[in-house]
Amino acid sequence: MATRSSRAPLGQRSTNIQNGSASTKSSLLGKKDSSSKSIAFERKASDNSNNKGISSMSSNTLRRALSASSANSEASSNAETGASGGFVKKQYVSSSSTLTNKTNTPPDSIITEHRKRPNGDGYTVHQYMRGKLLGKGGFAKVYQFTSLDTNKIYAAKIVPKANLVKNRARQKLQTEIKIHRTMKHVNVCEYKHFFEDKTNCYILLEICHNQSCNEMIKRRKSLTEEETRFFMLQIIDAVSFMHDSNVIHRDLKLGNLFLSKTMNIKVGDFGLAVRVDSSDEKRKTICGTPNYIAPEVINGNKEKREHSFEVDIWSMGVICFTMLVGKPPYESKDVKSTYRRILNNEYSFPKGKVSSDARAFISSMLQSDPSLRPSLTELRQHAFISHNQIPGSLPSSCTYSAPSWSTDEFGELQVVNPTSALDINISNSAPAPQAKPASSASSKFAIYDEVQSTSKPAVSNDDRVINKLSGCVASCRIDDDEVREPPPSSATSQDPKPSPAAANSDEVSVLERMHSNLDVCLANFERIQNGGGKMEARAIAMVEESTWVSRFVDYTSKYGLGFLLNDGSSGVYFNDSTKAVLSASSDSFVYIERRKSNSDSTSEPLATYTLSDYPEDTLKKKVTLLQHFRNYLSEQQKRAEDTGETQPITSDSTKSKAPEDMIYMKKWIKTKHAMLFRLSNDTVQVQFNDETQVLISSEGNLITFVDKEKNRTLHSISDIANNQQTDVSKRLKYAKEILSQLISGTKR
Ligand SMILES: Nc1ncnc2c1ncn2[C@@H]1O[C@H](COP(=O)(O)OP(=O)(O)OP(=O)(O)O)[C@@H](O)[C@H]1O
Repeated sequence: MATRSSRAPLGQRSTNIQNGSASTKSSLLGKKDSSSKSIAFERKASDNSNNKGISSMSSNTLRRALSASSANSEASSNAETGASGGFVKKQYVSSSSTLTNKTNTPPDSIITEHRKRPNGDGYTVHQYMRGKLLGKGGFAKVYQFTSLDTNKIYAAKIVPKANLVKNRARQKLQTEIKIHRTMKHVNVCEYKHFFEDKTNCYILLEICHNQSCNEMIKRRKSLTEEETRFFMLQIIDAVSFMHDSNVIHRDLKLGNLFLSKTMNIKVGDFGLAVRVDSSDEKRKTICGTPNYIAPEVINGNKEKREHSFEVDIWSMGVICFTMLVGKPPYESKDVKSTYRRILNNEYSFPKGKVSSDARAFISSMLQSDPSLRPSLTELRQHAFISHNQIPGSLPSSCTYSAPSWSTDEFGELQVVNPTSALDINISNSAPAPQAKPASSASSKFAIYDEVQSTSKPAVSNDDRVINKLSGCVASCRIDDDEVREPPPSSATSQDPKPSPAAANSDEVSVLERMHSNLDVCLANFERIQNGGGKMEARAIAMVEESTWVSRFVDYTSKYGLGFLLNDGSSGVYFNDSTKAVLSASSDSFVYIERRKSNSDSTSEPLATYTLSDYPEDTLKKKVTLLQHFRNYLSEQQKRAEDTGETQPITSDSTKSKAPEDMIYMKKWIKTKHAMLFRLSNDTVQVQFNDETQVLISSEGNLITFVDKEKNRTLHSISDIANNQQTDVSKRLKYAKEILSQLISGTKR
């Protein structure tokens, strides 16, 4: 079959007009939908709609959008790209009723599918465990699903049936599935399976671990030309495949370009796609996303509104511009102005930012006359793509930081230092200490604590270590498929120096008490069956006031582990096992030296300084790092708060603490499934890769459990024992295992 991309330029096809949406006769949801009405979704006035898909908007609705009030324009300033008029949290309302985003399934619930046997003779039962929320759309919520039959992981788009009451909405879903399931291409997010139960419809999709290009641009602001070329070429491939299958996507935008684990583009969301009967067929329904919509789709004159494959080329021009510049070309304060700018083709490149090849590439796609837009073959041959280097692959660190390039022995472009989480430049940085090979073959975990004299921490990415660990947690199933795995450290462990006996015995006794409490709880449920009861108010208050690590960044490949506590203070556990913690509300910081080996003091030597007054000769580099880590983590925290991903750090918890009360990180351990932090107030926090957490009080008798939805619940150890809460107890089992290692590491 001749590829679409090798045909004549798209616009030169005949203008034979056939209206109406692709009718679907399948009986999804058990009902035949004979409605030929177009779907009319519009957005809440409070939503910024510039980047939201508009599905088959009626001309009345369009007129309303064109005359949108200034109230709308105000809402438009919440941009996906950080600029005005951009992307918003997805929520649609139907023309009459608010669509529900409730999927009616509790977190971590088991979803059961009754699958009809192929011969029609009864059902087979299949179960999935619902995991973390991957994202929300106007139509659906998307969760990680693990098949309990096969252990395979999917992204499951859950559409509540309450949102499908109207024929039009059902038809949209039917069309989406009907088209999506035929789209098998390496750069298209794969449709896997559909099923429904009483309350929801479930579409199982290939999981894309690195979110969408939308989140990447939000974090990065803009991409390099090399990365843009890499992505554009894959988009060209995906769109060529769709067009060759007579499918027009009609909603190509950053938010629908998902990124796989290996950073390849996976085009998704076929909710507005249409399959045309022939390559000449034109459509007239208005759909797309304001910032990305082609002028021929907006055109007020119905006869002129016909559009075809060229609308996708236009959107690709918008995508390319947004990747390089950081905001869409026609973005403005409200939808009406955005449409006006699109119709007048009013956009400009920021000075000195975009190369002439890239400008020419984008401008060729952003031509008002669809017939003048290039074919996909022409795009592939364009100088921007064909005369410049394209990297063979990208590391997932590109989702948050710009890569540096070098060429390999074959002259191929490759990324240097792909795992760096931070781009920290220290002017007076000392040469990195030489790492020695791991010496402790018997240790299951690497332990980062003050007993080590090593200037590089021990490391847990030794395969042997991980294998042993996997063995010890075989009974405790924890999702391993987690995006936010810290980059591997390049350091290796050294022999720990003998540590002061007195100090360690103190330390060990606290840990042992904690461990034995967990042991009693987990190993002997019956014995304490009736010993529990409600937690005293005092105990609850104690836990509520507790301190934990809100976020961290593993940069042990160079400097150390940075952390942000829930009280707003931030700190670093440096690779030489010294620590520092910076107050949330003042510029004072505490620096914690390693305990001297000849000292028998149980406490660590602390010194308090301010950022403007400290011994620069010895601490300049560390203080610079401390501030870099603080800035980086606070920015991450702020972003997460803005997107509602995390609870804000409350002003109450940021209240100033006396330096001697400031809490810092005493030790940390990285395992395959979790990070364990031991804080200076003796609590232990285990942060699992699936984003759940357990916090164990210093006595080991109070547990705070944070589930995947970030719900924080307090438990007394006996509560857990009585209820045998599997979720909490399986994590406690694992925590206990790590704790044992911490104890033996501390005893050494
Ligand atoms: N295959 C996937 N893998 C990982 N995350 C996904 C996947 N598909 C969707 N998501 C996440 O879920 C979010 C919502 O998905 P999607 O855009 O398909 O929903 P929708 O309700 O159809 O959206 P829209 O409002 O654009 O119609 C996405 O923005 C993304 O964050």
